[in-house]
Amino acid sequence: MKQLHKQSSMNHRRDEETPSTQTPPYSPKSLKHPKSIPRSINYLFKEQRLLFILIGILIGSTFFILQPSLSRLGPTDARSPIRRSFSKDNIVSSDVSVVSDNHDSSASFSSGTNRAVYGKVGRVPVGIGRRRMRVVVTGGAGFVGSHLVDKLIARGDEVIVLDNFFTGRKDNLVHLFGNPMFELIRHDVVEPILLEVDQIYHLACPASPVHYKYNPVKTIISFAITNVMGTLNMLGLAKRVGARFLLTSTSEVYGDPLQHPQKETYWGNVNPIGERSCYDEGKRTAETLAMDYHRGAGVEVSRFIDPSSGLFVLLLP
Ligand SMILES: O=C(O)[C@H]1O[C@H](OP(=O)(O)OP(=O)(O)OC[C@H]2O[C@@H](n3ccc(=O)[nH]c3=O)[C@H](O)[C@@H]2O)[C@H](O)[C@@H](O)[C@@H]1O
Repeated sequence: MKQLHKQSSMNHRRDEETPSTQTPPYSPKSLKHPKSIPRSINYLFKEQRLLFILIGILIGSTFFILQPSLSRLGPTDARSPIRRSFSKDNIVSSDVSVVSDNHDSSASFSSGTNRAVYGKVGRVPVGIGRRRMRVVVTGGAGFVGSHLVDKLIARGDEVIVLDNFFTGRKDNLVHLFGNPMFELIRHDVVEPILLEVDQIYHLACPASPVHYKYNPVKTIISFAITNVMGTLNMLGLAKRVGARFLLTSTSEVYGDPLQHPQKETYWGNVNPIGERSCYDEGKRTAETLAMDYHRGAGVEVSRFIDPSSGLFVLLLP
């Protein structure tokens, strides 16, 4: 027993004294040692590893070159005019065609000079296709809204329409009933709603105030409530879920403009007490709210106009 103990203590000391000639066990720290660089190069050259890596790169790039059709970005329908989802950089090149205020000419979210060429799509590497968006369109049963919904569905997005059918009609959307990418909710935007979405197109508005002459007070109240509460609710939702927000405004926010076309810096020539003021003021309030959310919540705003139709305010979170 004593003998054993002696031997083990001797061994212990020998371990301490004689420097080990064996390679130390693997430790991540050893990588930092300068000797590890030639060692890793050795590793690379051993067993033709480098050759295999190069062959792998060659196969990969050949696949990318030979499969351009797979790397196309865009909707399945090549005729679709929408090239991309709206983003800060490509908002002018995206071409969401909508029909204008006066319902007879086609307008788009793009500027005239940057209209997208139908069928032209961008290219991205294979496997990095455009992510399907979940989109809310308020007032989607209306004239402009229903056309927008069609385009979004054609783009491959999942669309939820919120509409209280104040002026909108189910007939405008009936062709989409049964489409799994489409959902219609009877909802008044003056009431809050929580939905997990990527984009919000806020179109709900009593757009044609035909009754304002007969009951102006009721009309302005309805305009004020929808434009204030409705826009506030939708902006709040955009902020909460980090969605991009688009507000359809109108060139009428300039009143009876003295400048044509109106520049971004122009503030308009507004009559706040005119017969149709309820409409203009409602939209002006909605724009004010959008800008307040921009200043207060740090969302980016793009403001662009197609003179033949409405004025669109885009908010990017
Ligand atoms: O160019 C414009 O100035 C207008 O264009 C479109 O309006 P539009 O499609 O022409 O009008 P409607 O066909 O009446 O569509 C409005 C939709 O909003 C809905 N709505 C209206 C009011 C309301 O409180 N809630 C609501 O969901 C209506 O039911 C309807 O479906 C936009 O929807 C308006 O926001 C925009 O102000």
